Amino acid sequence: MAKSPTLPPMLPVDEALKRLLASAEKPLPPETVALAQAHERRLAKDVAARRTQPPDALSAMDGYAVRAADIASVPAKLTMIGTSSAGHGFDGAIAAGQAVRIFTGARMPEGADTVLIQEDTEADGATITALASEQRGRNVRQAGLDFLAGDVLLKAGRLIGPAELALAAAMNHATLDVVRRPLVAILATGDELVSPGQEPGPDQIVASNNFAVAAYARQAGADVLDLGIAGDNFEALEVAIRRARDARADVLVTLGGASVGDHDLVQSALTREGMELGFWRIAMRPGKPFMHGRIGDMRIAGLPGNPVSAIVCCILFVLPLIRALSGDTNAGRDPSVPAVLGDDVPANDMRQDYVRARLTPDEHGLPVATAFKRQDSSMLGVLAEAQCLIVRPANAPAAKKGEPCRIVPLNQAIR
Ligand SMILES: Nc1nc2c(c(=O)[nH]1)N[C@H]1C(S)=C(S)[C@@H](COP(=O)(O)OP(=O)(O)OC[C@H]3O[C@@H](n4cnc5c(N)ncnc54)[C@H](O)[C@@H]3O)O[C@H]1N2
Ligand code: MOO
Repeated sequence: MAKSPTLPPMLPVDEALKRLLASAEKPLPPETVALAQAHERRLAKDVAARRTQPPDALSAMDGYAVRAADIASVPAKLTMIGTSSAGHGFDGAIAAGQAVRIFTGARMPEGADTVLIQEDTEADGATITALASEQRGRNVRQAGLDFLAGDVLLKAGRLIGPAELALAAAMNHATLDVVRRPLVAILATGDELVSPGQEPGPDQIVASNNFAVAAYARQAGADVLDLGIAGDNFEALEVAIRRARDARADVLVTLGGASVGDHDLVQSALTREGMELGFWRIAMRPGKPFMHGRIGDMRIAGLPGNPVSAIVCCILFVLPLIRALSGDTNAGRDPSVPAVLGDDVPANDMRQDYVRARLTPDEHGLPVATAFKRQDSSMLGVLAEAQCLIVRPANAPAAKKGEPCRIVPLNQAIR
């Protein structure tokens, strides 16, 4: 006879996310890496400039360093007394009626306050004729224009992209303290599963959603430990759970066996291995059987087996968890953005729906989300076609084509 366990009430999605992120209240510890290796990592500490940039007033153009007062009425003849180029400044000072040949990035000589671009001059040996007046300070980058020594330009938690790398280099940092990457162990479960490329026997299918979860986790900045496939028996599950624990995984993601069937042993196996259950069952569709707990420092995300359910739960729960552990101070942000409905939608029940949909621009370029007719949570073909999930809040009333809605974009930058 089927078991009939007392089921816990379904948690609202927001509440579940809040409780999940409470298990990652502090980012993982820092590590020091060479600057180039910090790409796509998050800063563990604020980064202050070790120098002022530019260190001196520099020319922004090729031309002549002059005193603006000397070229107030033109044409004006000036005597060139030297040259200043980037890396080789002119160490003298200019007096009234004098100029210094100067190039972009070169230090301004003492006494000069303005750069006249060479297009506005005529040169004849050591004499130059200024053909245009210039506002005082024109074409000069003052010392500290970009930043001053001690300025904190990159804060803890900041994701290091190309611009941040360049800025850290300019601030003269050869290494950065970044948050350690979370190690995410991924375990597919089910007697019916074989790996891609194998010949499925009778009653078997090919394991798929573990590949999506691994790819998402890597995109979010985690290292992945692939634990393969465990059959629906305690021994296989416990061996895999211990492997994750021995590898000091920060997160163990299990796939399948999360529901109420006789072969859904994942939660029991985790409990036997010491898991403290956080919560189980969410008021969402797909993804109802999502479960969270922890074994010591290892957070557990138990995803449903249905491929679309697993991927939706990965996007909504596993990625924020990875971001929080990686030091993202905004890990729990709402991933949804506004759009309009491309079709009428019916009233919703108590489960928040994530409806696979196509996106097309309306006549103003705004996104219109049109749900696919087939929404079964086993259908990866539809998911791969979908560009977004329409979020239908619990108990939402029916809505008409053209009404506003919220969507979670798919296949976009996720960090
Ligand atoms: N009586 C009830 N039955 C079910 C309920 C319920 O509340 N009462 N919930 C349903 C919901 S909702 C979901 S979602 C599924 C998920 O259940 P499980 O997490 O236990 O998933 P499995 O039964 O292990 O697998 C479901 C489905 O997905 C396939 N699968 C599993 N792992 C993979 C994988 N790695 N790659 C590809 N496909 C996978 C598996 O073969 C099954 O077809 O339960 C409902 N049932
Ligand atoms: O929640 Mo299940 O994830 O509806 O298919």
